[in-house]
Amino acid sequence: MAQAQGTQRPETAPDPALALRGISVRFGGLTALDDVSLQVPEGGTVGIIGPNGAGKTTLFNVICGFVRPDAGTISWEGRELRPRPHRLVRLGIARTLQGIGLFPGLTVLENVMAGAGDRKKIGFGSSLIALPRSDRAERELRGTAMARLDEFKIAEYAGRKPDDLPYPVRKKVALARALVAQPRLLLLDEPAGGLGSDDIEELAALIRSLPRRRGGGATVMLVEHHMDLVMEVCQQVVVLDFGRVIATGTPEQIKDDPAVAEAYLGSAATEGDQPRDGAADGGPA
Ligand SMILES: Nc1ncnc2c1ncn2[C@@H]1O[C@H](COP(=O)(O)OP(=O)(O)OP(=O)(O)O)[C@@H](O)[C@H]1O
Repeated sequence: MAQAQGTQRPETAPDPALALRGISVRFGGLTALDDVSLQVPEGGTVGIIGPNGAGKTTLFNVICGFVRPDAGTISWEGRELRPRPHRLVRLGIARTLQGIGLFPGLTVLENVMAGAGDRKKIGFGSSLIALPRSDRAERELRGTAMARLDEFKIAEYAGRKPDDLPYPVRKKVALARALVAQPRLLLLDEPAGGLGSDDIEELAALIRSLPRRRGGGATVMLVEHHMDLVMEVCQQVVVLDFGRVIATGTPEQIKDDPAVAEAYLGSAATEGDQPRDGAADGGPA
């Protein structure tokens, strides 16, 4: 195979941005992930679906370093990834949480600024010593955070505390926070949970735009029970059941896979959101 010089890539399939190989996680006697391997191409949007308890959130926790796998390796942008939660921003990785997870004591703007982690000092501590450089960094970050709020049409809430706000607005704040540091990998954990159809449409448009964002696109992993959203925005879908990958394919392939139908989708799945055990979708925590 001819390999181009310099920074050019070969013309064969590009290396995946993220690759998980043989990931297993056990919590005591329970196997939450069992030899899970998957790949996420750069600029792609990959859905992770499966019934309640299938291991989806655990998978995100492994990628973010909140859970150490008992076996397996992760590579990110061609290097082995040994994730630590406090280093995620520097690694270009961000995540939204199922239960929103905003800081109740901070304003909306401060919550979004906090998404920059330690990449830029956000001033709560640094302002005490009032170094000009930290002032500048904070002003810059404040501007970036306001731009995200503007983009999501929630700038009017910048000075409010999140607990006072409608649920869809809080969801947008959480997304703005995840995007403030311009991540190259964005993990979305049930972003549509608790949203109505108009908000989900808006969310779908946003997710579709993520790989092409100005200033740097993001590769996306989406955990979601709303099948319509997954089928609309993902190029690849990975199906977990009892911690194992039972299918991987395009949305069309997944829809027609009998193993998936048996494990999770069932006849009701195309209508939206019916996990195997009948539990309601993950709405507001
Ligand atoms: N910290 C933990 N300690 C013990 N068991 C855990 C822990 N975290 C998850 N589990 C268990 O691991 C399994 C996978 O859970 P996980 O939350 O990853 O599933 P999920 O697919 O995200 O489910 P849901 O769709 O309900 O969010 C479940 O049986 C869960 O009870």
